[in-house]
Amino acid sequence: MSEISTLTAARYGKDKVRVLRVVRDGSWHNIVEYYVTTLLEGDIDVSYTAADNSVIVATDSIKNITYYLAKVSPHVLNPERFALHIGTHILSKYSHIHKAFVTVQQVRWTRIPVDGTDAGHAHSFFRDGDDKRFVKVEVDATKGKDKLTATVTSGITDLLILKSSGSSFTNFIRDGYTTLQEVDDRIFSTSVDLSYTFSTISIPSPSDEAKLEFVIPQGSGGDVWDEGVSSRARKITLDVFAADSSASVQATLYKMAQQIVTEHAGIDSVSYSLPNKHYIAVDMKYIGLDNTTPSQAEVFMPIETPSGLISATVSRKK
Ligand SMILES: O=c1[nH]c(=O)c2[nH]c(=O)[nH]c2[nH]1
Repeated sequence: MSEISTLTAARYGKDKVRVLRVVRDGSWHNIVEYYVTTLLEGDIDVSYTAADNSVIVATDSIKNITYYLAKVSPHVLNPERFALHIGTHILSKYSHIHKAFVTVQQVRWTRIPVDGTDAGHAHSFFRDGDDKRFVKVEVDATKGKDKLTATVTSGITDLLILKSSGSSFTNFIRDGYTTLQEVDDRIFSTSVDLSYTFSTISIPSPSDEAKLEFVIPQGSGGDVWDEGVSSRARKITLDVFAADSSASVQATLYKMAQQIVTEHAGIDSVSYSLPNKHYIAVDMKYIGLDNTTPSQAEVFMPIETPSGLISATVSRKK
């Protein structure tokens, strides 16, 4: 059998390690809750082809490394830096592992507002949205353990939005397949998937035993991985969506992406994937009511499937 087939790709690791970390500053607490996925590539072929487990860092150990770094990493509150720390830690510890792919998905915990203060409660939080922040890093040691490079893609998923006016859709191709009416006012709803990619960075290998000394060079793009970028990208998405007189999902998407690239010098490209979640005005002629003339349409049927699916990437010109 080995003459006709060969192993051409192999990657393994632990998926969806859930962790909540509390960082205490006296009575003032910060929390993060993550789902962490860590997948590895390297000289691991024999584990598949020769049943040789001696090259396997057990996925259970990968889970334990995740919890260890959640406890000791100074980077734990920032998902980009935490993901990079996991990747660099594993690559510097295991000489036969050459690439680490780490995904950190962060669910929302926001401080409960307290009357009379701006900062909110010291240790009480609420879930103020189902959208998640995510980070995907690929740490690459194929050029040597002292020459690590990393690509970082961050973004938002599952941000559900709807506007009940300020959206039209006209002037599209009309032919024998067309049943859709042109409309100058309609509901526009979508669940935003947004990702943005930073310029590739190089990372000096950590030198201390616990691998905590982990420096991202200034000006490498790392300086833009603060809360600011993520919350600004979310705010731009919401603001453009609300304010735009939308000619189509495509046209609104483009404006959102352009604004993120324009505002953030460290971001190379921005991608959106936007399902067009359709709401159909219920025909109420059966009871003598007009609910289909656009200005009279008030009762709508949400349609789960099918939906349009509009995606695009907007990149900085080189
Ligand atoms: O904004 C839209 N873009 C489309 O491509 C499309 N197609 C469609 O049927 N409705 C819409 N709406």
